[in-house]
Amino acid sequence: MARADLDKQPTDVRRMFDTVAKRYDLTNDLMTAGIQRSWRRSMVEAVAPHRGDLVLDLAAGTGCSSEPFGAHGATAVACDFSVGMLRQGKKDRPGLPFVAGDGTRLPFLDDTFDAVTISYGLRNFVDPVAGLKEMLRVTRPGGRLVVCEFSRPTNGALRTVYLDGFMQALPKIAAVTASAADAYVYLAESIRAWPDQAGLADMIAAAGWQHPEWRNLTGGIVALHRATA
Ligand SMILES: C[S@@+](CC[C@H](N)C(=O)[O-])C[C@H]1O[C@@H](n2cnc3c(N)ncnc32)[C@H](O)[C@@H]1O
Repeated sequence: MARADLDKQPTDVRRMFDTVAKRYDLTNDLMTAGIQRSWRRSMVEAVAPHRGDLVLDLAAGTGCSSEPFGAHGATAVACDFSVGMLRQGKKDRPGLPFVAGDGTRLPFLDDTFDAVTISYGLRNFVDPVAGLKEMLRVTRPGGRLVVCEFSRPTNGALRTVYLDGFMQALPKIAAVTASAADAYVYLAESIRAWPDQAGLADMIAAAGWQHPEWRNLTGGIVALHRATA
């Protein structure tokens, strides 16, 4: 298997997502056999949005992670730095407010949002702690952070099957729908290199967020981290 460039240079990350944008939503469903839908429901439950809340969904891509907030009466702003993902999102979800922006220099004033969320995005930042600090800047005091990210299965056998078996197969599965199998080699390697649940909680605290805690989904394949501004 080809090795992915894990330097995560923003221009390369942006280009990579531009190339997978068209089939991104479909590939997600295929790769997770639809389980990602229940992860998205858990994400919204973790945010517990109130009617009228303003939520920033950072690294929103096509807006698939932003869309569910509307059903709870909240407004989610979908922000991303990949023009390809934003374009696809505007086409598929014309009702969502999409904003072009880099997570390390957000185009929003201090204390703007009631909650900030990021799903499967933080792992792609060159400096995740800098991104988390920027998210804190735009969240009002007492506001919430929820990070949804791939993590470490807690059960040893599941960890082996997932990290060694599934991650090897991932680019082949993705090749069925996505044109850029390389992007999914990157995905597998970036998941392997990402900190475990406690490591991410430490990053969140290092950025200045209060009371970080997490909940595992599907045995820890995904973890939801919550914290308060
Ligand atoms: C795996 S996709 C996640 C999309 C969506 N949130 C979801 O749940 O499916 C990761 C997204 O993060 C975006 N991204 C990565 N680094 C970013 C940054 N520094 N600023 C803004 N967006 C970023 C990419 O452009 C891509 O659309």
